Amino acid sequence: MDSIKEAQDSPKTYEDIISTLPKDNGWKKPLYLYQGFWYIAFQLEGVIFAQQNFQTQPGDIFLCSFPKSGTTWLKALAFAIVTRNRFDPSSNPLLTKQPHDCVPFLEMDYFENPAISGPGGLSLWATHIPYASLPKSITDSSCKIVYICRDPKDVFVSLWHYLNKLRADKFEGTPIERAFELYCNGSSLYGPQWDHVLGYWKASLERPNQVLFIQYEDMKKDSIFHLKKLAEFIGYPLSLEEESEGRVQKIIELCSFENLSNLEVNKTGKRTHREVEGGKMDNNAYFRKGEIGDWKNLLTSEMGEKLDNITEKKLSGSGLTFS
Ligand SMILES: Nc1ncnc2c1ncn2[C@@H]1O[C@H](COP(=O)(O)OS(=O)(=O)O)[C@@H](OP(=O)(O)O)[C@H]1O
Repeated sequence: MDSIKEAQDSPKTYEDIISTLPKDNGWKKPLYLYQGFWYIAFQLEGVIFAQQNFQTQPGDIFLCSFPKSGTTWLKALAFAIVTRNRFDPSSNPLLTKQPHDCVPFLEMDYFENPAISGPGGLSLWATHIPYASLPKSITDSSCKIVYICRDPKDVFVSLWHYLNKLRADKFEGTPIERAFELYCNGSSLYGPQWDHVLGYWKASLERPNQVLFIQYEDMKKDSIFHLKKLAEFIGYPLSLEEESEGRVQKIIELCSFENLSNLEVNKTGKRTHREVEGGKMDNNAYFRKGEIGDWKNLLTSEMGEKLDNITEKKLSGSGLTFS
């Protein structure tokens, strides 16, 4: 690894820690099992760095998700809600910056630059870190946490397309059947997805004032209701006056897949913060279709059934379902 940083509170380097972990070589890049979840080495360095260094500030808001579950959308929505009185509609940074460049990732952007914050020094953070592995300063605080989850079938398909868009030497070559098998076994970035989802689901039941649990499908089907709920939960409720002025719809439109994916910055731009192995990510990699049920265009019905069965078994008794 190029940049092995000495962990601040520990004499061990990340390389020392990672070398002791169970490893899965099923994907082109090895994954490491840390605290029950699988990571690529560079992401894991960021997770450990955040665990050891991140200090929550009062008012911080954390947007959490399993990858490919609606992170980009949630970032845009929360950013638009929080900044609605700072920028007029024509100057909102979402029009010229990718949502990932408006809300930094804890285990990636903060790791690269601990002084980072979003435009205007906002208190918005995003992370894919599972609930049980979040830095203690977050779970010990009363800061708001919002989690978005999505049907595993669509998540797997979204992930598959995304990985195929990344640089060829990284993931290309893992046949879909093999990738599917690995995913079902829980061996995927930040996987198993079911454990990830359940960690936040249980936290939302135990600490409903701190953790809001949203389903991508619900946000799609009833954006107005869920946007208002989100705004209220994170402490930026829309007033009746704002509602009558159509502000809710304006935020939904600004953050819609159609609008964001057609902005020049998201069609042709590249990520400003995050560099993956020497290459800047294309912004359009985060906008593909944004639909419910697109899994049917890639998976067979048997594969769909298999994922549904796993989901049913894993979530059984939790009260959580994907409808
Ligand atoms: N605004 C908006 N509305 C609805 N859906 C959206 C939006 N922006 C991105 N997307 C879709 O979300 C999928 C990407 O997931 P993430 O944003 O979680 O990816 S990442 O974890 O941040 O890499 C990916 O889903 P698929 O289209 O099914 O691949 C994106 O297209």
